Amino acid sequence: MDEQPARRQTWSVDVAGFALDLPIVPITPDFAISLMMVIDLGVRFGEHAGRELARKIAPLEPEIIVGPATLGIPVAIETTRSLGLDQYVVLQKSPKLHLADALEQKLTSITSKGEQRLLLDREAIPLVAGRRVVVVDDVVASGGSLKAALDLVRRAGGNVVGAGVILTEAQDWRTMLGPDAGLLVSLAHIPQFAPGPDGAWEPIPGS
Ligand SMILES: Nc1ncnc2[nH]cnc12
Repeated sequence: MDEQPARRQTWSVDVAGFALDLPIVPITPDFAISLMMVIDLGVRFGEHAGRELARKIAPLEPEIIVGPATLGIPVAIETTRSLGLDQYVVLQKSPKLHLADALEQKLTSITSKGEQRLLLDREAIPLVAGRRVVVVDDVVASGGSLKAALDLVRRAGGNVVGAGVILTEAQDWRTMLGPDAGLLVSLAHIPQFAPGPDGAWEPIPGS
């Protein structure tokens, strides 16, 4: 019984004035991320993040906010509320009964296994078609989810004027988004992690 349990490591990040200590969670033995579960951080954080994102995107004069399920939903709600808008559009991941005929976009994600897709309810198309759209999400890492969301909104005739996330994570999203990376605003950045010489997680340089 002389083995110590591995000490739980955290990463501190200042999200536009709101301090978070995120748990560092291994994905493989050599790779970890600091996990931000926005739905576990309380309504004050959600409200803060929505207000700060709204402040950054307001100059783009968005007419509608779009958020991919699952964790983009609270971000879309709070950003919409803070902008003084009412309606927002959710891009679903699983085919709800009423979405049998939805517009569909395939994607791959690092935090969820297998091939996924985003779905836009055809009933929601008039909310984005010909309108100034900002897509929001909790975190952009690979960029797969955000890219699929941007593509889907454009296929529905939306004019994507911006994208906003609470956190950018590492740099892979830059390649995935290409020129659309220039549309992105964020409140803070987190690196990714690899084991250091003593076995503790250390930020991967340049990430
Ligand atoms: N660090 C992170 N926290 C929450 N969701 C994520 N998706 C990708 N990276 C993430």
